[in-house]
Amino acid sequence: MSELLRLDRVACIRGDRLLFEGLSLALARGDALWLRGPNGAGKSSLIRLVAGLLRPAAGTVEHRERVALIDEAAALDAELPLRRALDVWARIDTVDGQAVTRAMADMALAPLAEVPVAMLSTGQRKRAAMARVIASGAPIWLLDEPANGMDDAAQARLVAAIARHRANGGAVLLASHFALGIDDLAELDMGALA
Ligand SMILES: Nc1ncnc2c1ncn2[C@@H]1O[C@H](COP(=O)(O)OP(=O)(O)OP(=O)(O)O)[C@@H](O)[C@H]1O
Repeated sequence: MSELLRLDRVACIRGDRLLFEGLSLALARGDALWLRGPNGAGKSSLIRLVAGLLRPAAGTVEHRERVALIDEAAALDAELPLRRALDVWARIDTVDGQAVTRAMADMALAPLAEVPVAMLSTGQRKRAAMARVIASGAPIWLLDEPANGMDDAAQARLVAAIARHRANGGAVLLASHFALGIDDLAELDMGALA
């Protein structure tokens, strides 16, 4: 079965505002879907619905495999050196240290291993959050503005990580104002649903 994620006639209400309804989509292994649209269109809300952090007002969200999320919330313990902060998540995700080492290499973070998370720059912190997603081994990546604050080199590493993940049978749901140069990217214009 290649399908990893299915949304069926999902509605989302935030506060007293209906953001969208009747939204159906499916992601299979290797797929990437770009959620685009203006500020407030509901891109982050849709990502949070899939992550299980919001409940749909109607419809169903089903995934067969684990999800890993990057959003504006700080995922890593600010007090810990980066490597140890990522190791904490590796234990939660039940992956070994090799996965963390590889993910740190993917995001060029090895030189920052001993730096406390609180001292990382904005872009470095995004790279660290992305390394957490990569190391998690989760087949479904939920990426909410993952490139915010990243320089060109970090964005290229992000795009390469996404390509590898898809080639390995993963799927990606991306909320972003930019397509980031990702190949073979399906689009959903959330602005058109409002
Ligand atoms: N906790 C909340 N309570 C009530 N309304 C909320 C809450 N969080 C977000 N909203 C509203 O939901 C709407 C959609 O927000 P969301 O963050 O999903 O949009 P977005 O498309 O990701 O926007 P952006 O491009 O600015 O990131 C906005 O009108 C926002 O004000």
